[in-house]
Amino acid sequence: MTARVLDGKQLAQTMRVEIAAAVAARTAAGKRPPGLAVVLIGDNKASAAYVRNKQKGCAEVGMGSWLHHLPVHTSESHLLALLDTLNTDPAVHGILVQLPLPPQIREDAVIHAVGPRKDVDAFHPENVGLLAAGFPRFVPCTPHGVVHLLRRNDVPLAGREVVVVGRSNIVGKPLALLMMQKATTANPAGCDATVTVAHTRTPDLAAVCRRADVLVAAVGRAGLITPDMVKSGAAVVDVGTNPGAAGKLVGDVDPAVAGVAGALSPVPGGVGPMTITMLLANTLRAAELLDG
Ligand SMILES: Nc1nc(=O)c2c([nH]1)NC[C@@H]1CN(c3ccc(C(=O)N[C@@H](CCC(=O)O)C(=O)O)cc3)C=[N+]21
Repeated sequence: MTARVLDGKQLAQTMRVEIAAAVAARTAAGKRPPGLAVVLIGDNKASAAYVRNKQKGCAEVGMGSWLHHLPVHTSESHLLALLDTLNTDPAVHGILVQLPLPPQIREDAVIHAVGPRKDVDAFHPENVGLLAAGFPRFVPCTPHGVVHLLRRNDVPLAGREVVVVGRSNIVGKPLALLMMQKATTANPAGCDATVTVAHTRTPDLAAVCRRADVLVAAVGRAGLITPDMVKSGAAVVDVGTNPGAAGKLVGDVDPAVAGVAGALSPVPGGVGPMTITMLLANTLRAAELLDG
């Protein structure tokens, strides 16, 4: 068997066309174009590349975007002052502070300082709480991208065994919530799946993974998921973004898994482009919530 490719690049493009149409309709009605402010601190090469992709995405769908690129030694108070300004700027609907941050800046302080109505990452505790309770204001970008990628490729989720490997606040934990939640009008990203969350302290990870109809790897360890860990015909979603040889991006899934899986979302070209499209969707939603 060789797995069907879950093509995130193509689906991201299709969904950007839908978002662009909604943006155009707003502008035609005399509303402000949705605008995203991105804050990047320091010169991490991977971060700079992701930020460029985000700005390119905004331009593609007719949204405004501003990049605030601050030096690596920026103080926490300086960053918090900038966030205050962005929180009150009516042209800015979404704010994203690119992670990771340099050591003199506390991640927690920054997450609390982004106004929850402009928090398009959905990292603020108010938005985390709304998601956990089943009525999200913003659905976090990467988990939402995974759900759309599976849904729009007709991978069944309701009642199925989903194993999420990884328990981060950015991917594993919110994805497990969406997967276990009931699909409702307030929460259309709910999947009604049967969910197991595995992590570094899970004994016999391979045995847990082999139960999965849908296996999601979000750990950050290149090649962690090998063919022996995958049930024949399962759908496998690779969320890993590890630095590979020659500046190439590599996932958490060994490419040989394609010989066992029924469907596989690759790195690059899978979840990454979907993440950015969901960020654009959240920026549009922020504009709708703030401006009507
Ligand atoms: N506040 C914040 N929000 C984030 O959403 C956030 C963050 N910080 N810090 C870093 C991670 C990582 N992340 C990616 C987004 C897009 C791709 C992406 O577009 N990848 C492409 C190509 C990348 C390439 O080849 O260089 C792909 O997989 O095909 C990857 C990774 C967002 N993150």
